Amino acid sequence: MSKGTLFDKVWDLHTVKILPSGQTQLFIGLHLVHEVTSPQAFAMLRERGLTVLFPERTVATVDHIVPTEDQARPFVDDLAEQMMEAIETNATSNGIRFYNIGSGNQGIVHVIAPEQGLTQPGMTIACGDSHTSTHGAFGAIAFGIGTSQVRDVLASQTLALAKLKVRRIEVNGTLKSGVYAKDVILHIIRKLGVKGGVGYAYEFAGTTFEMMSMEERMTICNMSIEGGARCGYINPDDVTFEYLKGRDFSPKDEEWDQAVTWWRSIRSDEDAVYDDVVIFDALQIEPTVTWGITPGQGIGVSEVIPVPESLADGDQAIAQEAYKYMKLTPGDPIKGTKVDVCFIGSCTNGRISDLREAARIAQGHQVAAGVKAFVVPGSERVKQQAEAEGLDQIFVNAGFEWREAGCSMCLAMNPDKLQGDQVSASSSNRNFKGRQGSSTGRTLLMSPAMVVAAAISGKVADVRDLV
Ligand SMILES: CC(C)[C@H](C(=O)O)[C@@H](O)C(=O)O
Ligand code: SF4
Repeated sequence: MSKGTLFDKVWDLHTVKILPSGQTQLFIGLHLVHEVTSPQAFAMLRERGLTVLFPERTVATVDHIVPTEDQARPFVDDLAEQMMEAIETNATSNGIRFYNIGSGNQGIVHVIAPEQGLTQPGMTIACGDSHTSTHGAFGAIAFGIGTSQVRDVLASQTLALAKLKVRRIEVNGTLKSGVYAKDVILHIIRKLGVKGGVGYAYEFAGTTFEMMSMEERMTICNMSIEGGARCGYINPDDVTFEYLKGRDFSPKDEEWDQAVTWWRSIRSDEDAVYDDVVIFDALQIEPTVTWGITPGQGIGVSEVIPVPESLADGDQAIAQEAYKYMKLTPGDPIKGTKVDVCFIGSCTNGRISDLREAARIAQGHQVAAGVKAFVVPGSERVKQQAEAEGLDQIFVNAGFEWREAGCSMCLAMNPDKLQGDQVSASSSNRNFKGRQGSSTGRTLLMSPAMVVAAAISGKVADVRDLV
């Protein structure tokens, strides 16, 4: 085993060959497929008379276009219905495992693969979806690919890629109460910028991440791509192995022991050399809220919307664009900003621990008059688990709607959309212009706990004042 970072070790182990271009032909251990980026890829495969090389390494589900209320077929939206039909046909005719609605296993692709134990340390994982970086929480090298690359992986199980540099992002210390993994990653992106990670894989290390659960680690790695890094990862440890033990696709019996030994060996070595190292202190991190139109435009909940003079030259133009689009005034506190819609869900924060924490805070409170608040579990399994624990009742009693699993208003490719210039408090990962289904809709990103605080208050509030 070569010395170095986990990234180097996993990359080297999956290298088929170095191509004349200098790129690496990399073997992909697991290919995840969803309905939005796959139809064209399958069509290109058919045009060339090719078949799927490793159907057993390919897993498909539906998430983006899935309605979270009325799921009767055919869907009201023709385009969504066509995407459903395409993936159903493509999966069946190619012998690909497919988790359809109602299977008990359907959900957001980045939620279902970890929960079933498909995602494992030391793997290479690709999916036609930028938030594939999520799976790096397990010590996998996992990244999003474009549609023509989806075709390449279907046909050859390999990709031609340039190797990335590695930046170690260390955060040390215990997070203050009311501060969550979401705040940590929003803080990192605020400090390093949305393009800061271009050309890098992010290795998240330090005691703060070591103390996190796997679900919190997934929240961190999920948003690596929002910081410009193609992938992010955390070295696998006992927390990882504990999470994976007994899951559907996890190794069993003697194979389990062998796997753990191997997983330990791929951790970055103590003396690994990094292209860059950045260090943060957990105590400096506050509950964070975005005020602008990129995930890097975040501030602590007790701060004011930055005035132009306080910003670096390179951040001025996008800040001006953000003030205008968001209809917010520099110098005003973000706390107190009125919200219309509150959304809890997505591959960033739609897992069971997110819903437990949100329900804990919602219990005994009521959603403010005039606010629409809804909870969308990340998968059918998350939904079932939440219902078994009575979380759905807590939400409903507090005035939240309880929905079926999917991406929902994270991207609003389904019927869940903002209207006009409504403001959402959202536990998702992108606040781009028009992201949530209305070309003038405005998104404030925050942790699920902070979304509950906003729902109850009708405006941006500090969750620490509620609990
Ligand atoms: C639809 C898909 C291609 C897209 C992505 O790649 O991330 C979506 O999941 C998103 O979050 O914007
Ligand atoms: S939940 Fe949002 S970020 Fe995640 S895959 Fe779906 S649309 Fe993309």
